[in-house]
Amino acid sequence: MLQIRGLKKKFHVAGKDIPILDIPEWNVKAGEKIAITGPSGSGKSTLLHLISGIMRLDEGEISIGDSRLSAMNESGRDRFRADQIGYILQDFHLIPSLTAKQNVEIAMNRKYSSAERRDRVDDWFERVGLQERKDHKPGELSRGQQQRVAIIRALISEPKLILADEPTGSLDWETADEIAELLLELCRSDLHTLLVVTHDLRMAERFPECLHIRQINDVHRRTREPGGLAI
Ligand SMILES: Nc1ncnc2c1ncn2[C@@H]1O[C@H](COP(=O)(O)OP(=O)(O)OP(=O)(O)O)[C@@H](O)[C@H]1O
Repeated sequence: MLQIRGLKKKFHVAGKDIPILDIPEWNVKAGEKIAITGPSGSGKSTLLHLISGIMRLDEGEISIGDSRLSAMNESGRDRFRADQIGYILQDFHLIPSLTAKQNVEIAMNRKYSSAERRDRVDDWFERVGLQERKDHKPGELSRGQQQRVAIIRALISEPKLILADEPTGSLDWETADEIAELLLELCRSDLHTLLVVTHDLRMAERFPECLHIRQINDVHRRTREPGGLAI
């Protein structure tokens, strides 16, 4: 589902090139759930930005399904992301003037008829336990509820690839546990491939696989063994 070959990314800061990522090869099969961990500044968010096409790589190739993201221009990558990728961020990025339902509706794929849209929205708010909160604005919701809305927004059009950047980073640990469980439950089908950047080792431990970025040329995939991921 996701193939990365010879990926290199550097940033140009104060007249100097600073290499951030160097990943010779990384393959993710359809349906895999992988936590991406590593120290602050190791390039975890940059990797998600590259996979989502928000950022362009310097060298190498990224393919998602049959599409070569690295060969697309910016507007092609934007369209691809809107159609094929669900993106969940730490700070929800909900529009404050819209209700929870409207925040979801504006992000929905246009392939759905208006009746399908209504049914899907109702169904998803019920699945995440927010049926009574659909008409509330983000400011009237708790942070955990706002993240549930952001999760619906990312998943409602059924993207095959779901990326989440610190989805529990701004939540208390109890709410973080609930959100981690919800996300894995909603994505449990083999149709969903889920990559989650997290500092939260409790969250990482829930995943069968982990990509640990220790530093630019020290990137390893780990499989969970009895006793944890041994990060
Ligand atoms: N647009 C940019 N311009 C210059 N440097 C950048 C830019 N974006 C990120 N960086 C630098 O690239 C490095 C990797 O950043 P990134 O946000 O990917 O790390 P991270 O592993 O996600 O960190 P954290 O866990 O703290 O969120 C950092 O040193 C950061 O300062």
